[in-house]
Amino acid sequence: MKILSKEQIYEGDKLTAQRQNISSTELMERAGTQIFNWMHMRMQGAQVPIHVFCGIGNNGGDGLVLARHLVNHGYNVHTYVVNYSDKRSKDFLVNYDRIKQVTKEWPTLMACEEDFPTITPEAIIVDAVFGIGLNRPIADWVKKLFQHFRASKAFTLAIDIPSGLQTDSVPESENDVVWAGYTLSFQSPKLIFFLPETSKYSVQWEVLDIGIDLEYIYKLNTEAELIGKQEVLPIYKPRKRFSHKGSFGHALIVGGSYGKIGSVTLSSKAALVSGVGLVSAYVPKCGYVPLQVALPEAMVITDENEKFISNISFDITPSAIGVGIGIGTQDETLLAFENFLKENKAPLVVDADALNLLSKKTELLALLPKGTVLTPHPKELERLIGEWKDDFDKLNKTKAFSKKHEVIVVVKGANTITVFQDKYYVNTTGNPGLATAGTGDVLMGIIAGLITQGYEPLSASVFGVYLHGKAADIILEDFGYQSMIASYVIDAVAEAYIDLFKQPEQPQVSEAEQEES
Ligand SMILES: NC(=O)C1=CN([C@@H]2O[C@H](COP(=O)(O)OP(=O)(O)OC[C@H]3O[C@@H](n4cnc5c(N)ncnc54)[C@H](O)[C@@H]3O)[C@@H](O)[C@H]2O)[C@@H](O)CC1
Ligand SMILES: [K+]
Repeated sequence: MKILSKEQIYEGDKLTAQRQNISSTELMERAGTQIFNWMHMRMQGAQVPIHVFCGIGNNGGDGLVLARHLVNHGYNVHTYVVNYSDKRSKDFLVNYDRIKQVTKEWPTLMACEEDFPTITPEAIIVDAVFGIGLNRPIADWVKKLFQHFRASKAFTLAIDIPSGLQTDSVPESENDVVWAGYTLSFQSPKLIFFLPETSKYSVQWEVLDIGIDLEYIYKLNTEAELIGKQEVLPIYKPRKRFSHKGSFGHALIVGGSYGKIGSVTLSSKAALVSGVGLVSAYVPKCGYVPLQVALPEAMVITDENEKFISNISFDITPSAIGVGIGIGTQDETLLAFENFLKENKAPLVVDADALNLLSKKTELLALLPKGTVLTPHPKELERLIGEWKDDFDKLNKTKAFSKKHEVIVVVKGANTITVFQDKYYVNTTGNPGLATAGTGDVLMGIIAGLITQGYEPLSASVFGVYLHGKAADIILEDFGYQSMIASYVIDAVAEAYIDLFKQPEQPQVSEAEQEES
């Protein structure tokens, strides 16, 4: 799913009104009605107090449409106009009139703290104060209102975006924004739903379809894309019946040092379950026995050194190489890595200590083949690109780094974001169970495995991150966040592949209902 910028959303609204020959008021009616339907389906007329707080722009207009439908359907609604400016939008005014026609209880005008209503914890707050139009600092009393929402502990439903947030920046203080339990977003999810510093402002989100012109969306090139099953299915390469293990390449996993051979075992096994034909592991001598025992499917090549890698040399021709896990950062290994990069022709995935070696000696970045995949966790990323001010700064710096060195950067996190040149691919699978030793090794193995099978490095990264997260989601039911370990994730990759082709379950309709219809 494409993640549109604010400008693209406004453009979409405008074009839709033109092409469908409707007014912006009608589009607002659609938006507000969609929100109403969403609530009505869940609330079924329940008489919980609903406080709808409307700004004076079009986000507030959506709130007024919703409030009118709630009134018409007999809900226990209180509507407020958060009067932070006298520049009311045209469609706000239309709907301000319309709500006055359906109820004697006109919206309460609010202009200072004294006007705040009491909100009980069991009530529902609808936040329609600011939408994507927020473009300057918010008045103090309005910030206080947001704090009042939060202090009430009432469930808060934000329309389009939690008020106080902008689509392309991190707020200065967490007191300046609405903390929503749920956000119903129009047309496109917002990038801020997926970033570590801003995702907390909306626990859950959903996109409501307000019928934006499909051709416009289809042709649009967006900076960010949300990656779910629909996006990875076209990447998947089906297998031909007459294929053999030679058809799926030979992956080489280079890594390990004394006490850290398990990382190579995990990566190699992950490459195997991703579907490669052959896997070889390159480890220091001390890794020979453990690897052969733990993973009989892999071949093992050893360094001349007993405890760490000192010279990466082999006589196979791998289709892709994953390098870096558990190798340490001592000088001999740095030199071995440098010599290896000078000779290497195979596509690369660089992880863990090899990333730290790149930060230690940045000249090595010039030796990476174009399209090399780097898979840093936040600390490794910081060593590569320097400190960042906030999440947007981090993404911009990563983008610049990706462009400069022509590499793909997989920024690992709760929503892993793959960055390549001007584009962000935001993953939707995965859960906090992945915050455990070795899961990064598994991800590296899967991506290296996919490149080995002939996937383009960018597709391999996006697809690999998806499969890895999906595997973790599948086993969540069995192991929970606490007891999930990297080996279980490997075991579930098979199920993650199978899940790609599962049809969503159809709702069961009883025979009696079928006859009725
Ligand atoms: N454009 C359209 O046709 C549609 C717009 N929709 C809604 O419209 C919203 C955007 O509406 P608007 O562009 O009117 O803007 P908002 O309602 O988000 O913002 C409020 C208005 O106040 C002004 N403003 C911004 N920051 C302020 C501040 N700190 N203090 C005081 N005033 C401030 C802005 O100029 C803006 O006009 C979307 O988020 C969405 O909810 C939906 O109704 C769908 C259709
Ligand atoms: K809002």
